[in-house]
Amino acid sequence: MPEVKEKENVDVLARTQQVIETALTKLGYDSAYQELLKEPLRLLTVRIPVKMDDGKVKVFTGYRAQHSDAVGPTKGGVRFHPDVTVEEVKALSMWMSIKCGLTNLPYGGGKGGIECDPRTMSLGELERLSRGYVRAISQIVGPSKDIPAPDVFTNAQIMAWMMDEYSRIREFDSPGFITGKPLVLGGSIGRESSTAQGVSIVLHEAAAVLGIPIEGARIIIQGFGNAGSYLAKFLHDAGARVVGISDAAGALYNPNGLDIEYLMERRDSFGCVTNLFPNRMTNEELLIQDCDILIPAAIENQITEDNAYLIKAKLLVEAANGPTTQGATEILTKRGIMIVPDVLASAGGVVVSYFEWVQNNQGFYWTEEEVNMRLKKILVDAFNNVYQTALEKKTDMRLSAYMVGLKRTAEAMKWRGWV
Ligand SMILES: NC(=O)C1=CN([C@@H]2O[C@H](COP(=O)(O)OP(=O)(O)OC[C@H]3O[C@@H](n4cnc5c(N)ncnc54)[C@H](O)[C@@H]3O)[C@@H](O)[C@H]2O)C=CC1
Ligand SMILES: O=C(O)CCC(=O)C(=O)O
Repeated sequence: MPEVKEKENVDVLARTQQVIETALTKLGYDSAYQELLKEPLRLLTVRIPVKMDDGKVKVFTGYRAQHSDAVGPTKGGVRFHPDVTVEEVKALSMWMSIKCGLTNLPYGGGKGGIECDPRTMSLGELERLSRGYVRAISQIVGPSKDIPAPDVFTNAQIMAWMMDEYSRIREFDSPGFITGKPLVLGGSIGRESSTAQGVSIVLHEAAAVLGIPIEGARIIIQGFGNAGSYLAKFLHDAGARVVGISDAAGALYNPNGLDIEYLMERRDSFGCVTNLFPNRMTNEELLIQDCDILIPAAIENQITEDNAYLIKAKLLVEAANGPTTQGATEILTKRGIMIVPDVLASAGGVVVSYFEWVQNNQGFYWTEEEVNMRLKKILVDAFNNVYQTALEKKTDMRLSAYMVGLKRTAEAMKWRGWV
């Protein structure tokens, strides 16, 4: 009988629960910790009626998950995407707990999402949806409860509408309710490019460990939105050769390097630019092209058991949340390809969001140098911690990142007497 290969489980929630369980077991925490951390403490599903421009009412479904508030208020972005699911939002909230633990922020993890396609909505419809979402979740969020931020297809304008709606409900100005705001409304210098800045910092650390010089390194980046486009610019400016980029419409690849400045100028507000080029390839094709460093910066489940053997890069840096499945992680690790996991690589966003919240609470604002210096210190320390733990415990970098990141939450639960 020919061996039938079982299809890999690409369910992001199930695989996150599995790694959490392994990490807690390796750390010596008993099953009560696992029981409490395998699901969010709180999950709200909301239905948001929005009057559309044609006069009809459309009802959208949204979620807010709060994984754990043992350490402090929960924190995490809000995603507007047609494929948002409740399982995805739960997993994203768990990853936020781990990111905050790795970087020693006084937060637990939260995340939100609305099933919608903002690319097909007018600005007025988007504003009404954003305000409706805040009204629907207002009971469980707030500057010392749960602090939202941007994620896929949400931006500073949407944060501004959400902050304004929350301030109206509470009847006082509440800049600390949300981060990723425009600078004039209490945003932090550096938040807009902070996710990419953070990816670049840990990428430099990982490349140094592997002996890959950044000057001339061939880089492929999947996704050309907030995270991907700024990252392309930073790496291009550092002397690397960005040979491939992509977006939801397709991918561009040129072994001699792409004109990043031109692409950044021409991309639209949803991070789409490849539609301007007739000779593009698919995202699947791009991921397996020749390069030294591969950076998924778009959506989940892009590197799976189906393409992990075909990846040519020596280093995989996950700017996106959840781009690599567990099966692919095992294959790549066996092949000697270093993975800098999402919970570490993409933590720059929440770190500068924390800086924004601190500045809002103080009413005193920092310079770009202060933001960058503090961000670099936090992420270099986190990288070294995760890398050393992986060496000591003989684990892959994902498992070691979960171990380092979850310890803080587990200890906080113990001190509070929950377990
Ligand atoms: N914005 C932030 O502060 C943070 C973002 N992230 C993660 O980074 C990733 C990208 O987020 P952003 O850049 O903020 O989003 P964005 O909305 O600015 O850009 C998303 C990019 O992904 C592309 N894309 C969407 N669907 C795609 C598909 N099916 N195939 C290929 N490309 C597709 C879009 O065309 C766009 O280029 C996400 O996984 C997000 O969770 C992580 C930490 C913080
Ligand atoms: O900036 C934040 O608070 C959260 C960013 C986020 O959603 C993420 O890191 O996935």
